[in-house]
Amino acid sequence: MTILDHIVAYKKKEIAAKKEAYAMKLFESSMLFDRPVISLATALKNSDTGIIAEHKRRSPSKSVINEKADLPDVVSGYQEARVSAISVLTDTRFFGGSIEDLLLARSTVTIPLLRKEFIIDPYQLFEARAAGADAILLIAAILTKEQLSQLATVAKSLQLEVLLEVHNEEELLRSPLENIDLLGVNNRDLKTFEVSTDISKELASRIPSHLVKVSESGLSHPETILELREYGYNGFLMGEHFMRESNPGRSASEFIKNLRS
Ligand SMILES: O=P(O)(O)OC[C@@H](O)[C@@H](O)c1c[nH]c2ccccc12
Repeated sequence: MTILDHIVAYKKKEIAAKKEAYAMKLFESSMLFDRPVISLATALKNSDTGIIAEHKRRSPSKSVINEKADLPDVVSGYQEARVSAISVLTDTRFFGGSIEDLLLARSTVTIPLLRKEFIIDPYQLFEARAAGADAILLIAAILTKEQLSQLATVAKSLQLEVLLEVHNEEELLRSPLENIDLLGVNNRDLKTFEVSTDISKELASRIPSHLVKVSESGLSHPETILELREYGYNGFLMGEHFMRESNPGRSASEFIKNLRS
């Protein structure tokens, strides 16, 4: 079993328990359903940096990254650094996040928020909207074609933008792209944890031009961002490089200064 198989098997159990425990409570009490969604795609297209900074406490590949930083400090620091958007990892077991993290981020910042989660059930989309997300991630590696279409349709009906993540050409070619707004290429192979930005470069010309291109993971040098822009990327998802510092907001601010100079 790969780590992805483990995550998905656990996720199925977790969702079943949550549906019973507090689905209705969360949905009925959420005023965030009425909140207008802020477009992640537009934010990236209009930005001169395109950085999506991630809140990430730990990961299966690196174990602890930062378990001390306070979420409101991190996300307000990111916003002050003028990142384009923030990604909040909500998976608990493998990444140390929660849906409450997303709610707290929503009450702290005004820029677009991406719910970073292993989404396999429409329930998680309602949960994302109720907790104030603007966009959600769908990971091709864990979804069938049918699931992808269904989840993207439900997401759009909730006004959520959809970032579809692929890691190779096969995933890109087999994915139905209706209702997809952004296409993310994960530089990290979620099965082996190997990281290389070559895959972003290789797939760039295969991504239909109406989709906003996002390069994800393993990014830590401004030069790499400048290079990937040449390949048409507008978004750059960065977690660890910022989160491994005691002050992730300051790290993002320095990175953005270097990127602009
Ligand atoms: O910390 P990094 O290497 O900068 O990566 C951030 C982000 O791309 C990564 O967390 C990620 C990309 N796709 C995912 C899917 C699930 C969980 C996590 C991820």
